[in-house]
Amino acid sequence: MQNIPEPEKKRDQNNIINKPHQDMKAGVLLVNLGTPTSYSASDIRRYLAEFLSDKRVVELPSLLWQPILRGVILPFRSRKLVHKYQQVWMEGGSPLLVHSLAQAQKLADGFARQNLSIPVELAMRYGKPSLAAAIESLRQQHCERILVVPMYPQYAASTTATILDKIARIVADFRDQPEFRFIKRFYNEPGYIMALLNKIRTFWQVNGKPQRLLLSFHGLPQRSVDQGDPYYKDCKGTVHLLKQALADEGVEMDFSFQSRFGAQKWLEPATQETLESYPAKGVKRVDVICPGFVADCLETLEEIQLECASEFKKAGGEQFRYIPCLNSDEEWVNGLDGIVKRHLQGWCPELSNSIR
Ligand SMILES: C=CC1=C(C)c2cc3[nH]c(cc4nc(cc5[nH]c(cc1n2)c(C)c5CCC(=O)O)C(CCC(=O)O)=C4C)c(C)c3C=C
Ligand SMILES: [Fe+2]
Ligand SMILES: [Fe+2]
Repeated sequence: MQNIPEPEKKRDQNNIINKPHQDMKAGVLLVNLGTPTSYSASDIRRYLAEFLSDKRVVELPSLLWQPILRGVILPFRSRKLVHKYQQVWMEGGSPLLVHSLAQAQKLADGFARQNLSIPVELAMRYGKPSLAAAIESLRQQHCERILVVPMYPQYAASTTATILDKIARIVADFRDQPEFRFIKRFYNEPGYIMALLNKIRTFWQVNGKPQRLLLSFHGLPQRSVDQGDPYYKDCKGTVHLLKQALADEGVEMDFSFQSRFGAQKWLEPATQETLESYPAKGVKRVDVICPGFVADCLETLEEIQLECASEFKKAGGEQFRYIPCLNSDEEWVNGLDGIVKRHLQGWCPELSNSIR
């Protein structure tokens, strides 16, 4: 056997240990809910059929739910949603898709500026761009490691967990599977909270303060929480941090849950009822922000900015202002960059010097 000097032997051993680690390239997969490809009734129907057939979303036995879904919900709701989507549709498509694509692009641009060779892909849990296509694209870019980032700050089984379920089904067919990491939640991450604070404070600096700030989150059936879903606790965590940080602004804050769906009891208080109760209590100027959505979508632009604004005014409200989602704001993309890079630790050797 050749006589190798001790320091060189050590270096060789390190190389052997580090090599597989360095060879395995990492990629980032941002995932949001999904949205119709156009506001035609047939595209909305296709999207809703996939979304509302997910057993994580509607937890009823298929034999009971599918006839109701196919016979009643899809025909009526698809038609009802045409005008709603049409009102908020953007040049590049559905707002959820447009803003999510911009987030992915800006995150990737930031990595490129930092000389980090980390591909970023966007996928939707339902519809397009599909999870299967995005994972395939990362594999084509030689990523053997994939960090999955559900774009939901607060964990819920019906949003976050269903992404993991679907990915597991996709890679069940692969012989050579990538290595995965998943971000469970980021409801209390400084990068997220600071971006929200910046958004609210800047809005008030430009437009003045309201009498009340309402934080409206997407709702969930009460039963899901009773059965152990941590969503409500996560939402309260975000509320607590925002209230604490904004305490010296002198604006009272409430939180509520929007988008009730179906007959069962959902989390309370409901956003619409909360808003309608304000004028009688003397609260006539209100700002609403939706911290559970990082990208504007039908639920924020139509349900809150249009519908709730109109209901509030009908109930005697005078001024209703909607503060937009974080979308691709620079501060948020920087926050996301920090969250993502922290979760990539140990996967990309070039990252050790660039954590924000
Ligand atoms: C049982 C039904 C639903 C549950 C549970 C649910 C949870 C949930 N959803 C989001 C985020 C979004 N939901 C969006 C639209 C939407 N959600 C439901 C139903 C449930 N959501 C429906 C039927 C729809 C379609 C619109 C409607 O009919 O009102 C969207 C917007 C999509 C878009 O195209 O813009 C988002 C985003 C979260 C975060 C969540 C649980 C925490
Ligand atoms: Fe929803
Ligand atoms: Fe809704």
